[in-house]
Amino acid sequence: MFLCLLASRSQMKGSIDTGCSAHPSLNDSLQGEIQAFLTDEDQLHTYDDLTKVNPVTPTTVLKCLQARYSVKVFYTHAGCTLVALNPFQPIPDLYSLDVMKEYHCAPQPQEFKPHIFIMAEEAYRNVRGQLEPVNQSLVVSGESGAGKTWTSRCLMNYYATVAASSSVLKSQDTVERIERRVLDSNPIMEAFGNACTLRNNNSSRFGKYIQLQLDRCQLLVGASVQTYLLEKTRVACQPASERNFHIFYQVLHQTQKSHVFRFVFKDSFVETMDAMVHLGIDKEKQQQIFRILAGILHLGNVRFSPSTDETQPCNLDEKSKGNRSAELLHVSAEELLTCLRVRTLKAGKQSVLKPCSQAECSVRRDCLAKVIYALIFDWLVTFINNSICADRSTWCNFIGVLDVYGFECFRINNLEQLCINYANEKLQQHFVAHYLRAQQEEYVSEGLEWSFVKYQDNQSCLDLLEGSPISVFSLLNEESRLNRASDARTLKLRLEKELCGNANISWDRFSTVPHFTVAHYAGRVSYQIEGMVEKNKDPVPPELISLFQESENLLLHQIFADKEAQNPTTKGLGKVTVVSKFKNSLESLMKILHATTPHYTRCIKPNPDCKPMTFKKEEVIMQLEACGIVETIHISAAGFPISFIQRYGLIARHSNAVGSNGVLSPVTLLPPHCFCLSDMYHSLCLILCHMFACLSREKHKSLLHCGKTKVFLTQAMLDLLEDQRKKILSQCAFSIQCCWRRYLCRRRHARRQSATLIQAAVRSWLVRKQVQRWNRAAGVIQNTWRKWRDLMQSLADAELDDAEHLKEEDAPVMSSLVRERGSVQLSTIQEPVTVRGWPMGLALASAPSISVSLTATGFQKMMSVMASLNLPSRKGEYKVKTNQCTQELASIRAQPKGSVKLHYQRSPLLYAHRQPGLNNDVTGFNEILLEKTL
Ligand SMILES: Nc1ncnc2c1ncn2[C@@H]1O[C@H](COP(=O)(O)OP(=O)(O)OP(=O)(O)O)[C@@H](O)[C@H]1O
Repeated sequence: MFLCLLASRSQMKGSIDTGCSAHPSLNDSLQGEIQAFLTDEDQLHTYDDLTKVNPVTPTTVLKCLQARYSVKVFYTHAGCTLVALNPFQPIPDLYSLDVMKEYHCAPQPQEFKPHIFIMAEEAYRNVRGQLEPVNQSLVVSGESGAGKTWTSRCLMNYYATVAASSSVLKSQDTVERIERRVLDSNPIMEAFGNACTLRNNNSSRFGKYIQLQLDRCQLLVGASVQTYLLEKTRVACQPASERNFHIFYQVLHQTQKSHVFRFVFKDSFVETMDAMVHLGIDKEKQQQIFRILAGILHLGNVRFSPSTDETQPCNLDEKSKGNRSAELLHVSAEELLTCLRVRTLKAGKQSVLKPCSQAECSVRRDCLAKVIYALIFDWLVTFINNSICADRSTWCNFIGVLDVYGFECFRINNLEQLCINYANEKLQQHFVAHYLRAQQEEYVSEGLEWSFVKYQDNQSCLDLLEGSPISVFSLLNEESRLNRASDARTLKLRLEKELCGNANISWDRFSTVPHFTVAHYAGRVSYQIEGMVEKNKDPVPPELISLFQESENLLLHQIFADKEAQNPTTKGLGKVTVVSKFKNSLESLMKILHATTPHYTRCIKPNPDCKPMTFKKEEVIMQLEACGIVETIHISAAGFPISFIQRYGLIARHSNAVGSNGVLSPVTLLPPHCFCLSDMYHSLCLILCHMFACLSREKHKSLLHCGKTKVFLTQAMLDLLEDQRKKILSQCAFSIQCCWRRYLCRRRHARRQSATLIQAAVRSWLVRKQVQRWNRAAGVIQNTWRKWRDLMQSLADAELDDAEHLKEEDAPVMSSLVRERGSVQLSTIQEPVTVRGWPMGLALASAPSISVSLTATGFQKMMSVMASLNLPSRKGEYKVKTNQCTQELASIRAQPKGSVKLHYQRSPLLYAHRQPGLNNDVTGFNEILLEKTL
């Protein structure tokens, strides 16, 4: 179920009036309403949206716009479109950074004063806001001088500010920020593609579609530019009081040359140069470009005079001798002049040289100038694209800004105007198809009682221009593809014959000049046929292409080589003409527009003289009518296909939120029989209406209509629903925030508990490991100690049994045996021995019979004594002092004859129960305590 906005009653009435102006009584009442509306003049400027004007007529709309213009308000909504009036003077703070931020940060920018930034922001949010992001297009239209280029620049500035990506800034010195580079493409393209015309001092002589590429975070990461049909004829010839492309004047002003060039009659050269530097066009390339431009200017001064001998080429005009064009273009002067004056005809494998007439020479010269300039322009566009275009993998969406030349109608119009007006027809058709027709057809198919608003459908005009099989373009192309000299009269006859049945084309029977008049949506334009076919062929003499492929100017060499590669010489029906190329490029543009969500801005030129703050009603009304603003307002074309249930179903679901108003829950209101989907929708709509208790039943009916599958709402109803929806959404947001905070709190708590648990587990594991290690170590120590003690015991026993015998018979043998087994090293007086951990008694016993000296020292000695006495090692409780021990031992059981002093610091009685060893005579320390002397 979809939602559409319904035009208010008065607007519908207005539409009926426009459609039935013949009805006198209706007309009278409408006039009355118009008068009533206009009497309140002070209020007219307050209408921010022209859909609120009542009644909607060209007069009321015009008056409102005029009132707003007089109080310096230049933007006004007109349903889905934005009307932008050109102030023709800078307005302070209208486009400042603060204003941009204000619109960008506003929760509802639509509630702010109408501005081009609302359009920009809406498109920007649309990309973000969709479930499936949709590319956007901002179509800026209007006639020449209406402010399209200005508006496009504002849009680009806006995106370069709000979507600026600081991450792209890799190094400020080497890599210029992408936003800066995107903006710098403007001065270059304006210098090479804009010119001063009678209608606009800075008129774009080409169309452009700029694609601003956004990454996943909606940041500007690149851009690409597509250009359409540069008006290259301007290089060689400009209409009276108009100028050549700006760049020629910029270069001339800079070089301060006093030459007078025929092609041109002071400008921001520094800005262009800076932009070139920022985009990476180095000094060498710049020099090459400027030399070529100078070469084109000098080429324009080459003039020819007819030769007296027809078989000889034309002569050069006196003033043209010494012309520097060949030198500047880096080609041979002789060859250049030959190519300009002599045509090479191919007859099989033979080449025939044919001198050209004076007129043909001039055409060839102009043709060369045009082709060189057009190729330089194309090269620049490609260079800019290479410099600003992001890698395809880095961007996912784009916002396109379309700025095409406005509708043109001059005294003499030719192929350029035909193409430009054709492009405007195409854009108008896109608008008509997208809003005016689609919207109303939808109302009818939904079964609404809708009085169809008449709008100007330009399909028949487009059929005339581009239709198949017979149309202006098809006949023009046929004529251009025939291998014969073009004849304006022949083409005129063919057009008359083939298209006489079409109401959009006509001929002035009294005119002597071959022409045809087309009734465009914006007005009738008469086109001169003379020269049209030749322009459509756009021939470039192959001799000139070959010559410039040999140019020593590297840039010229490159662009002519590329041209050959792009344009293989196709003949006959396949031949590419200007019209066929333009038609193809427009078709691809239309495909892009159809695949994107469009946003229309209609620029209006308030006066033809570009005077500041001057509002000419006739001028404005023509433009309003031409672009169908009044019809757009009538249809109130803000038809946005959103799901009604999806958008407003939540109001019904969150009945509690509304229940506080004392209104019944929707569930109870829902009739039991509504099983059918459409019935259910119907009921739901009524429920929603009931929720707004302030509305009476009758009022519901006027505010809301239910179609077969769609709901149509008036603005008032929509506002109510939107308000309610906003309230509920903010309540939901609050609940979500609470839940989220609660969740965060719980998660933090759970994490802390888990961390404590893990810490405890790790600590206990570490302690267990440590204890196990200690246990193992204790076991090893115990085992070793036990083994050592047993060994000592067994040694002592063995020594006791054998000591006597050994002493008498083989003491030295025993001594060495003991030494071996017990690691005791004894020595005679002459050879002191060291005792390690050996019972002193045993040590003494194993000493030689003559005096023995224990030479163990310090700690070891003390330990030996303690071990032999079986004393426990208690630090600080006693001190063992072994002073001398020179005696003859008969047995270890014998009382030591030397002296062993134990100085107890605590009571020796503590150790009274201690036995120095088993089966020995020493019964306690008390005995040892007695200092014995020999
Ligand atoms: N919003 C604006 N504020 C101030 N001046 C403006 C504004 N819009 C346009 N202008 C002025 O109007 C002039 C013409 O505008 P602009 O060049 O944008 O017209 P255009 O529609 O692009 O014309 P063309 O189709 O010939 O290129 C600008 O040079 C500028 O001086």
